Amino acid sequence: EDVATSISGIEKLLIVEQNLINFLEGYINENENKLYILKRKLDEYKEENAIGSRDTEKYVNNPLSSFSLIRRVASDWTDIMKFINSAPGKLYYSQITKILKSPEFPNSEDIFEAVEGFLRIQSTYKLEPMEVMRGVINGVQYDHEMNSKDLFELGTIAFSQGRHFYADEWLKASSAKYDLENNKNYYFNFDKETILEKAVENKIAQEDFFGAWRYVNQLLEVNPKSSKGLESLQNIDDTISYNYFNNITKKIKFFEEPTKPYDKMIIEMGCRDELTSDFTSALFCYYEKENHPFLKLAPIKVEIVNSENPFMVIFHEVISDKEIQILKDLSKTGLKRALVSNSTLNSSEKSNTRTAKLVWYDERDHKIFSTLIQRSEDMSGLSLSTYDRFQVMNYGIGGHYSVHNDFFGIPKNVDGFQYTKFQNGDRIATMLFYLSDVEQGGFTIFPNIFKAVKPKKGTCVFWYNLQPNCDGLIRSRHTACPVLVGNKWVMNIWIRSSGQMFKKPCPAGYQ
Ligand SMILES: O=C(O)CCC(=O)C(=O)O
Ligand SMILES: [Fe+2]
Repeated sequence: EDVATSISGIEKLLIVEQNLINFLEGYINENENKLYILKRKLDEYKEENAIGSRDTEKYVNNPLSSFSLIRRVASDWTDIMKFINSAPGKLYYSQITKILKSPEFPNSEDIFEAVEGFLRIQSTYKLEPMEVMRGVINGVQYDHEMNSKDLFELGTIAFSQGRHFYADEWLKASSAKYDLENNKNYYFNFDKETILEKAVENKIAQEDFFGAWRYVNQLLEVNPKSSKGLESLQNIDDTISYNYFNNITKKIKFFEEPTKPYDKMIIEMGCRDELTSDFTSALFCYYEKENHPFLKLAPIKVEIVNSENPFMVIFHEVISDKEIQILKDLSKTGLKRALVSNSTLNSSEKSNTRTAKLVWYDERDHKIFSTLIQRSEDMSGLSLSTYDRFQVMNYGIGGHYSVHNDFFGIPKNVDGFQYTKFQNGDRIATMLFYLSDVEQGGFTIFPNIFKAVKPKKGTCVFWYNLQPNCDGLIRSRHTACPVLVGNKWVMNIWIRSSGQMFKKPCPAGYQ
């Protein structure tokens, strides 16, 4: 069930693992008991046999001991064999099997998604695998380190995706970590040779034969008979000399991180907090008291982020910790993998451009939502008579949402009126509530206006998605940066244009 795409899902895995541990322990206890009984029988037989062997004549002449000998050999051993063949811990075995087959058990797709998330944070935040290996994330030391198998898995999946540059970094880190572990961990079918073989394969795929050569030498140092090593050595020798003789050695590529398009660079700079000092120093704040009489008593702290095109503000302390807790508790059971609409197929589908889990609510689900509607109207000055339902969302490892616009871009018919299927109009404005702080990462970036917003529990970002004539405002495009460390929760309210008839009517140009 897509465990990796939300922290809430990953939390549940700890419980799953606890059950597995308990069952394995039960299995081991029963099997230990079997060996314990066999050991006792063994000692008993050894002792009796030793007595008999010491004075054979005396032993066999005595009817008591000779009878015992006959009985022991004739009947006990059938029982012993039966006992050896028994399979203790069967119940535990079947319980473990049941968990492995249950839907909440992660599968290879989940590992894949977790790796994807990891590679995303590596690329966005320029993580150094050699540092991550020691538990350092973006310069901050954490008390958990990755083991060589974790690092190997990252390298292997990056390799299978053709992302050789990243694969090499993880495999290098895996190899270094393996040496540091000094056989502390027990791995099934995994050792230094496994890592180096993959590293060779990756370098060859990258056509970096000199790099491959270096790994092959390490591989042959670990195991001089490695068939993979010897075979690759031959291939590399042939290729390098072929290239040499054909004078194309200089064409061998230099292996750098792939370059990124400008838009992506801006976004990633924003994610790393490299935009804020340059672009948001001009912001200023005021107290909103105009929109509703209530606000005259409890003014809202407003920070202007962008004065127009799109108009964008941050409302501070507009949802309390208590309210946030209600929303999170409500959501724990309902979270489902977020989908992205595919306009060509006219459907929604799972996509790695949006890795999170979400759930929708309206006023009927809990009384808190009526309160929030009233408050949102007071804050925005817009009517929530038309809005999409409340969308509560939780991100997972590397969870992100690629750059997008929130509006639909409703096509107009010949009269200039909107299609009836968009009765409520388009998404004129977004209210994005942060329901958590995020320890590292998870900013919301607006690349066209060079703005980066850092999540802060209790605040709400408000912006327009439409131009005054209700056409989409492309400049409002934005992205949710991958979460680096932490548990990011947000809530979206999309206000629709139809309800603004008396508040903010679309001007004449629209009709
Ligand atoms: O989580 C964020 O920072 C932005 C989310 C977003 O843009 C969306 O859900 O449409
Ligand atoms: Fe959005």
